[in-house]
Amino acid sequence: MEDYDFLFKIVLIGNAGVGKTCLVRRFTQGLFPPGQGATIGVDFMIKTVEIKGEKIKLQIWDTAGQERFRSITQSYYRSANALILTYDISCEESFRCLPEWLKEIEQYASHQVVTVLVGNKIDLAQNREVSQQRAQEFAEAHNMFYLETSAKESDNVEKLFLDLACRLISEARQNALVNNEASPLPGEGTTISYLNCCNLN
Ligand SMILES: Nc1nc2c(ncn2[C@@H]2O[C@H](COP(=O)(O)OP(=O)(O)OP(=O)(O)O)[C@@H](O)[C@H]2O)c(=O)[nH]1
Repeated sequence: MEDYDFLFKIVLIGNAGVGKTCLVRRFTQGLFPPGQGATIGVDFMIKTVEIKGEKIKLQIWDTAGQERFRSITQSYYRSANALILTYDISCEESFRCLPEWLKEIEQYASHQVVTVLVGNKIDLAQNREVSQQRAQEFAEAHNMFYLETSAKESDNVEKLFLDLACRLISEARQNALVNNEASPLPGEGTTISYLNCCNLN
């Protein structure tokens, strides 16, 4: 018997230094690591969360942003349920590279993947180079959810992962319905209001 109701694989991608590892460590360990070095290849963490009485196991894959690891990291896209495409709001260059990342997603990820665009480091508001409006428009144009975070100050980090988990539960239920209308679903019979827990726009 499994010890969870849902298992989802979430992969973080984006330029080197935008804060992917810090977001993962803030969420999984509740800390902001001092002097965080660059990720080599891919790192992996697990966190189980409980949402409305159901256990959701999140497998979180933190990929290296450096170009030289691209062929390794690409192989992790295919089985991802969700991608967190991260840029740094204080670094225009990390935002300008987003179209390249979208090409990678199109090429290597499943068509059903849920993608969230995350602008990290909002604690550096005085150095902001990418406006919220510009990022929001970019996200909408490419069918992504959008959120700004600070791994350092812990702003919106829980929300990012928990809203994503809610969204994935909702998608999983819908897919199960489409694939087999007659089969029982996990939690069937209980009414779950996703609107209450899913606030990603
Ligand atoms: N001010 C601020 N700094 C941050 C934040 N998140 C990460 N950093 C810093 O940004 C730098 C890079 O963070 P990482 O988490 O290693 O970035 P990464 O995207 O995982 O980088 P790669 O592993 O090279 O792809 C580190 O010096 C962090 O301390 C944040 O929310 N605010």
